[in-house]
Amino acid sequence: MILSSQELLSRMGDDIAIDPFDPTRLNANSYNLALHDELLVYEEVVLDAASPNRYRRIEIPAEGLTLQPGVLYLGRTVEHTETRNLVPVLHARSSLGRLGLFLNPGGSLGQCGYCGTWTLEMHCIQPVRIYPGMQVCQISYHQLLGTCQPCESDKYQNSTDIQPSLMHRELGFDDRDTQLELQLNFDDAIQAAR
Ligand SMILES: O=c1ccn([C@H]2C[C@H](O)[C@@H](COP(=O)(O)OP(=O)(O)OP(=O)(O)O)O2)c(=O)[nH]1
Repeated sequence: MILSSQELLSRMGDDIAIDPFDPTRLNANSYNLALHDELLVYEEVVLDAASPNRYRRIEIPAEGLTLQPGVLYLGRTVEHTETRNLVPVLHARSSLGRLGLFLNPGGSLGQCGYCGTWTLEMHCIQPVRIYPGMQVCQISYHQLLGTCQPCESDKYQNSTDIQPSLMHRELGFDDRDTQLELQLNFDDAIQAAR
């Protein structure tokens, strides 16, 4: 069963936290979440599931950014959510699909107890312009049969930034000392270090 917006509202501050929250973004049985103004793009010819992949960070300016087909973009929600005793599920808004822009195709099942911002996976069919703060997806809440057990793996728990894949940890790669993000302003970084 999916919570109605009325039920969602009544559980705010208890089983559900959405921050920031704007009641005008409530739908009949979901709440619209917005796109933060940064994206990550991998900088690899071949992505390797067994090791961390390099990436660079790009900003979505207020005047918009044109996404290109054939590129995987990772973004994140503006909102930080916390969910207890319910299963949060994220779905793209159909208005995006109608522009040939696909976000978390098939929807994303969250774990009961997930706290954090949500990493969003996006790709497009033809060039499409996007804007920071766009309401791109909706979160809905499913009732759970039985009790919620803490998840054994919590790779993505408490995310506050866009989180690239950590699949390599399952495959035995220890990335604790690996620095992968490419500095866009390399000169600025050198100046700051002086
Ligand atoms: O597109 C998504 C899907 C999920 N999540 C969050 C919510 C979810 O609770 C958590 C973990 O997701 P999932 O269980 O699908 O990831 P996993 O690869 O199985 O990792 P883990 O083994 O840590 O569960 O990440 C996102 O931010 N974006």
